[in-house]
Amino acid sequence: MNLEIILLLETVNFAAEKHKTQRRKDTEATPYINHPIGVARILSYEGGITDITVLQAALLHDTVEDTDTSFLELEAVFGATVARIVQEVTDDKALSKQERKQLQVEHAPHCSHQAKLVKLADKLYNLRDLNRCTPSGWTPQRVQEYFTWAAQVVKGLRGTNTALEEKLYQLFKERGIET
Ligand SMILES: Nc1nc2c(ncn2[C@@H]2O[C@H](COP(=O)(O)OP(=O)(O)O)[C@@H](OP(=O)(O)OP(=O)(O)O)[C@H]2O)c(=O)[nH]1
Ligand SMILES: [Mn+2]
Repeated sequence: MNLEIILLLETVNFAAEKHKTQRRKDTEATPYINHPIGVARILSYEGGITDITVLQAALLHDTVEDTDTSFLELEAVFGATVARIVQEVTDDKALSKQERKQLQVEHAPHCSHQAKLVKLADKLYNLRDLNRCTPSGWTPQRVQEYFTWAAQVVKGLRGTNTALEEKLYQLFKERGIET
């Protein structure tokens, strides 16, 4: 069998184990793992991405931020490139939420091409999810603020993947956000 298929299944299994107790914030409490799988699928099916390290990083992108996983563990199991991409898309939870959001806007243009791809797909998934259903406790204003902030981040990712960017800009347009 193709070694890349085996590697991808190892990766999705690792992510599923790590996120196994977590749920999304939607009213149906969707299993959290739906999100990293969906981000990897956006890259593959909609973005045309075949770079296995990018697809692996997408599957693992929230493991360090949201579970007990460390970068050293990712490096030992999946190698330095995958661990580095995940590191680039991981927020420092020691900082305030406001600082984290600001740093995403500032850092986006300086990320590697691979990390920019994961960031585009992460934002596209989350914005579609917000259109699908409002997370528990979120006001319409908070939803709109997330779109406005995401547009700032996505602006810094310009020139990374035409298909994904076009879909993102369409969502911003529908919200009346100038880009
Ligand atoms: N739209 C949506 N988002 C949900 C849901 N459940 C969990 N999330 C996660 O919440 C994050 C966005 O919510 P915020 O309030 O902005 O961020 P916070 O997690 O730092 O509090 C995203 O994290 P992230 O993937 O790390 O991305 P980022 O926005 O922090 O870059 C997203 O994956 C849901 O049902 N709908
Ligand atoms: Mn995410």
